[in-house]
Amino acid sequence: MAAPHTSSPSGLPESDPPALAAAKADLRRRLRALRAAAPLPGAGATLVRRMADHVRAALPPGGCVAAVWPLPGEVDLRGLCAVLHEDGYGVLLPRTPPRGQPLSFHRWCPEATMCAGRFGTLHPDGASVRPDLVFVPLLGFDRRGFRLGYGGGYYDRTLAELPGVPAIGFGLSAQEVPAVPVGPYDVPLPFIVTEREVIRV
Ligand SMILES: Nc1nc2c(c(=O)[nH]1)N(C=O)[C@@H](CNc1ccc(C(=O)N[C@@H](CCC(=O)O)C(=O)O)cc1)CN2
Ligand SMILES: Nc1ncnc2c1ncn2[C@@H]1O[C@H](COP(=O)(O)OP(=O)(O)OP(=O)(O)O)[C@@H](O)[C@H]1O
Repeated sequence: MAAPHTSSPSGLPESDPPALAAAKADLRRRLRALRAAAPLPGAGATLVRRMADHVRAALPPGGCVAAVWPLPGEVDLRGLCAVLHEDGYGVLLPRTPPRGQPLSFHRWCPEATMCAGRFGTLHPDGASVRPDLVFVPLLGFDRRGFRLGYGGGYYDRTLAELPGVPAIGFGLSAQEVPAVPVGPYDVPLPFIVTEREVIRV
């Protein structure tokens, strides 16, 4: 892990200050426990339908949409990947690099061979493709558009390299909190889709 006070070329510290990192870790633990305790029947399928509607309204077929292959406990987006592929969209999934680097996105199709990656992730083989729209997984979120993930800082780094590409958070409404603790690299998302609503920030 980088020393807390090491500086990056931008002048910002390379990692969150210890108190902020601890607050995020504590909230992550609570949100994981909450997610495991209260699965909402049908909520995942409703969320996936809303996400597909969002893509159809935002992007013509042929555009490339970055989704994620599910990790245990998460909403399963495999149905979304299949439906978008059938509609003629390019479906991309992230490959997880070593910590500190941005994600790369690779084209998926139903016949794709999935390769095992870091932290139990699976990704398709092949060249990296720039997405036209990125769905961002949320462990927690608030109404200001701030999010909490698994703590790799992967999406913050990835979105920083994709200026102008629409980023849409997705999660279940039960994952909403009053205020996610934020640091200098946390950029709010303009849209968050849940099974209940689309939050426009
Ligand atoms: N489905 C899915 N794919 C994704 C993400 C995600 O949130 N969901 N990612 C979003 O960035 C990236 C993978 N990021 C990850 C970063 C850290 C851990 C991780 O640390 N997992 C272990 C250890 C946690 C710990 O530190 O205690 C774990 O979950 O037990 C997992 C994934 C790319 N792919
Ligand atoms: N663009 C960036 N450049 C340098 N460091 C960053 C950047 N984005 C995030 N970080 C650092 O990475 C660490 C993890 O970030 P954070 O806790 O926000 O992860 P997360 O958003 O929960 O994870 P993920 O994006 O992988 O789902 C923090 O110390 C944060 O300061």
